[in-house]
Amino acid sequence: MNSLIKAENLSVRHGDTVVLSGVDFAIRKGEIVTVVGPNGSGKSTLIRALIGLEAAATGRVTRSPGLAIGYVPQKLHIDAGLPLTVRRFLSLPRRVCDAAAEAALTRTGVPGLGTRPLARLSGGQFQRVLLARALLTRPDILILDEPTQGLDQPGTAAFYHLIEEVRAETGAAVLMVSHDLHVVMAASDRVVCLNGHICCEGAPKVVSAAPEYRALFGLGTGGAFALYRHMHDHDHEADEGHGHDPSAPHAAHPHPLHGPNCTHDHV
Ligand SMILES: Nc1ncnc2c1ncn2[C@@H]1O[C@H](COP(=O)(O)OP(=O)(O)OP(=O)(O)O)[C@@H](O)[C@H]1O
Repeated sequence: MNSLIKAENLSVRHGDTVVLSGVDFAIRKGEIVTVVGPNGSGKSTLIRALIGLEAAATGRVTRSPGLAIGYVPQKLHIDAGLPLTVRRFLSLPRRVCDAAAEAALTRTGVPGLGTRPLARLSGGQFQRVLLARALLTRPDILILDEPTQGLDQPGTAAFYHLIEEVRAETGAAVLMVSHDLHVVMAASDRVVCLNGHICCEGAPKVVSAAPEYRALFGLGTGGAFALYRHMHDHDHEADEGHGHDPSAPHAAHPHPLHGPNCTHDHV
């Protein structure tokens, strides 16, 4: 199977309500795919169904055998009284060594946060810690449901750059849900526009021009999109390992989190 995850004619119900119907979707190694759509259009439901957290009412979802998924959910409520440090959280559910934990925090822009209580982080710090934890699973695919919530604008842009770097370095696929339309268009290989079913899908340029997309989102982000698209149109061959060809070999790039020597393990 070439796809890491594939949905065929997928429908999902919540009670009597059909939330998703007739969805055909596939993601392959190294692709960055973003799902966009209005509130309540079924984006999180699709993500959860692809992971296996929601049952299909009809159709089916297939995941490649042994697939490692790094999942950052849309919501994760942490009890304010929970005595859990960032460092311990990074070792859930699978224990990681101190060096790998710190490397992951550094990679996601929050070095040195290990001793902080998880419940006391800012929204942006928390999102970065969630990403660090997802990266520590050495995922074949990162699945991020609105990962930039709580991040300011520079933080959001930096986050998407980081995602692209991770993809280039590890070859992991990335499936995201996002409302940051203009940045999404720059950062994705493919965009899926959802509204209970797939309205349109394809390369960002194609989707942004599609009447179905424009009917949902209008042209309000057109100017910003044009700017980001321009910035993204340059040749990445010159960019030291940030090429966008998902089929390109990644072996020359060590996994960013495999480097540290795990000799001091305190958890
Ligand atoms: N556990 C649930 N039980 C019943 N209905 C649900 C449940 N989860 C979601 N829904 C409903 O399913 C629909 C799709 O929800 P979903 O969270 O997938 O939308 P979304 O596109 O991710 O929205 P948002 O952009 O607001 O996060 C909504 O109408 C929502 O109210």
